[in-house]
Amino acid sequence: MTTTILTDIEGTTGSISFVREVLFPYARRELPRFVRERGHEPDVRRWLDQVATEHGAMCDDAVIVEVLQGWIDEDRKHTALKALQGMIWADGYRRADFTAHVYPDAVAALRRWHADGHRLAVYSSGSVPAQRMFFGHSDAGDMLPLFEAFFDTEVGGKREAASYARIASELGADPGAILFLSDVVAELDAAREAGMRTVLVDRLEDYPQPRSAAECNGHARVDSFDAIDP
Ligand SMILES: CSCCC(=O)C(=O)COP(=O)(O)O
Ligand SMILES: [Mg+2]
Repeated sequence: MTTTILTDIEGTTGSISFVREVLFPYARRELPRFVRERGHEPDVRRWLDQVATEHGAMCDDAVIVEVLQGWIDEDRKHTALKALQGMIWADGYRRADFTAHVYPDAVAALRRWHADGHRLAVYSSGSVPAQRMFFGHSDAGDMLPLFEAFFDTEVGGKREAASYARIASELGADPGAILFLSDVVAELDAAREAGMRTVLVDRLEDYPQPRSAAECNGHARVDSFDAIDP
């Protein structure tokens, strides 16, 4: 039977430490230059203006940069921040400043599932362009051809069941034929509420204390993609 496998990125296919220790500091450092050089471009300005409005005041770019750097430090999953981070990381990937970390077991399983005819899609708080750069410039090379669709928080928050119902509808799949993989139980709860199958990916590198049965809240738990049977 063909399954659609919908996967999260950070903490599931790739390590949290790569995101927090490489990507976030890179975006924080490059943000002032990026806003200075590209802040006039409509696709950039749109997000900067949204941040200014939400900050509650007419503010200049220096303040917007400070607000965004604060959000990076707090790991805010804000759509405007994620869109801007994605544009900054794109420069880093193109200049080969880094490649994206993907766990070897995830690389092997995604390739195997694709070869077996399963459909693969991504749902992450990272913007769709950031997701495409991530898998297009991974440690294992270009993984983009494996995936047929990418979703970010423009479809809705990852802890809301309605987002998963929307994704199922856009994929033209019954929710029961979709398997969602994530490291965050609240995301799995929302996907299950929408009718999807779920697996908690509990990476020991990211979560040294394995989640207890109570913490798993009824979701199947694995510590590697090797243990997932789609
Ligand atoms: C591929 S984007 C980099 C990761 C990121 O910014 C992020 O917020 C990832 O969150 P996820 O939903 O994949 O856990
Ligand atoms: Mg995650």
